Amino acid sequence: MTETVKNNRIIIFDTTLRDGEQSPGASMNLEEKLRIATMLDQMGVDVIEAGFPIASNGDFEAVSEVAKVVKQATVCGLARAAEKDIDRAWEALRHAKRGRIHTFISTSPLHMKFKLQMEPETVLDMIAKSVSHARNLTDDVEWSAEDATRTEHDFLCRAVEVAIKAGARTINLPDTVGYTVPTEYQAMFELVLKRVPNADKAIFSSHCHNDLGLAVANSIAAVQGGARQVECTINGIGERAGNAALEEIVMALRVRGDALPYVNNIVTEKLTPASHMLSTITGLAVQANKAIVGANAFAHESGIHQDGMLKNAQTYEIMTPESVGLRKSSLVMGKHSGRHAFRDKLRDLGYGEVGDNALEDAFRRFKDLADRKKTVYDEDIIALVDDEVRGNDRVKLVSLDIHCGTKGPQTAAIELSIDGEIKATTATGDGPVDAIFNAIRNLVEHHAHLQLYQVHAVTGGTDAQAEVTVRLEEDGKTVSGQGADADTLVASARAYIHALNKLFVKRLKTAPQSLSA
Ligand SMILES: CC(=O)SCCNC(=O)CCNC(=O)[C@H](O)C(C)(C)COP(=O)(O)OP(=O)(O)OC[C@H]1O[C@@H](n2cnc3c(N)ncnc32)[C@H](O)[C@@H]1OP(=O)(O)O
Ligand SMILES: CC(C)C(=O)C(=O)O
Repeated sequence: MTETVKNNRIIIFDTTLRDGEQSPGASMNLEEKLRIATMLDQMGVDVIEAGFPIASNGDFEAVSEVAKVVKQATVCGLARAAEKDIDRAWEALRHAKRGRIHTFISTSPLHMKFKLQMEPETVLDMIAKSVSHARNLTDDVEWSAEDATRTEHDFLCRAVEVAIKAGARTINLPDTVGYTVPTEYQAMFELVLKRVPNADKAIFSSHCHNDLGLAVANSIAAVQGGARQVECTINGIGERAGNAALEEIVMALRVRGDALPYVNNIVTEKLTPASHMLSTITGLAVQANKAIVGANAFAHESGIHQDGMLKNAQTYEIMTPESVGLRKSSLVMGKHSGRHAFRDKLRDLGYGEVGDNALEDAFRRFKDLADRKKTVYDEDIIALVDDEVRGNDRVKLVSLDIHCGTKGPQTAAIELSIDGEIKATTATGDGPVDAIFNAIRNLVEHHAHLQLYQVHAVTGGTDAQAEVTVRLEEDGKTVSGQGADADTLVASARAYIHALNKLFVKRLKTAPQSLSA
């Protein structure tokens, strides 16, 4: 570490409202920007880059209004190396408690030649003029060498020297196109900090894009190379593949404080609410497996992991969900789950201690369901367990095979266990449900009338479980049964059988009898 780095405090510079807003589709209106700015301020961000005031009247107004509402953070406005940009930025920042002008110009040969169409000496001259002009307005001036990572080192050092001499207090060396790699970026900071006279008069800053998925790793490497400001955005939104994600940098520094001994001011418990607020406002969804704030970041599906989590959460979590503002981890019930998690889920759902046999049967059916259904919701498990733990049913469904469709006849081949004996039959009907009920009637003697047949989807989606209700009436006795399954026809059979079992309980109270037809 060079001598120019005096402490280990990292300034968190958030550019969600400026570079983040440059994401296609991320435009925010004034009221939305104010909500984000207030949230960033409360979260402990040190600098909020609120916009590019010369870009439009709307951007100017947004920076100006953000400057009025922000209480703690420095509010920053971006400007090209042009007096009119800088004046406009400063005008927008007039009401800020602390305002910063951020001016930039490209320093790479490619950008200077083709984009700016300027000689390097002209660029150096523009750096001196723009930074001096900004310094005449405020002490807090940041200068950025756009495309620093593709800039020749000698020229970069000369440009940084000119910017510091002109009064820049913060020197930002962006990886504008997400091109660098961690070791190279770290070395670049070390070199510039070592070679540039008066480098210790400025705070060095990183600004990384994610074109190669390295933005966070590069930002951390910059810190290791001596940067003490990190520019980033919530959810990593930003131009093209985005910027370095604030929540990832902050949590890496917090969780790995042993390897990365740096501190910052962020209230990490606000990270998840901030992420949700931003994605709701912009409509840019956060990918489920995104670190820290993705829907799956604290979700565990596989049985071995769930078992470990139930025994000690540290087995599979390196930070607590509470530390990032999430209420708790979730054990997602799916085809990879095991019995420990299933039993725990049943307790959570209020079933208390389910007997081993009932648990085993319900678990087997849950696994079958999970094989067929993308997501198994709590409601699915409730429907399934209610179906299973009903007690000592005399009639049980063993198998069901249906033939249906346009060609007919609709036929049901069914196998039932009746008082422990397996019986099978085939029946036709007006539609598959009628065929099933006729088949059941063939095997189980009863003369109940069907009063109600009702189906509803337990959850959304075409793979949702169906919950069927059947009401039967026999000799003035009315019973209703429920059945649940991802297959509506199986659910229908279960519901009918459930109602019959209830009917037999009622019948038995008057005259015990055999059930088989
Ligand atoms: C890496 C970054 O993220 S930089 C920030 C990028 N963000 C944005 O561009 C969003 C806001 N931008 C805008 O609204 C517009 O581009 C404006 C208002 C800034 C400029 O609009 P226009 O005047 O129509 O120019 P346009 O955008 O077409 O071209 C940019 C001009 O600025 C010049 N320029 C680019 N960067 C700089 C700079 N840092 N300093 C000085 N001039 C610059 C270009 O060379 C070009 O000049 P030219 O017109 O002489 O060829
Ligand atoms: C203006 C600078 C900081 C920038 O956004 C970049 O280089 O990506």
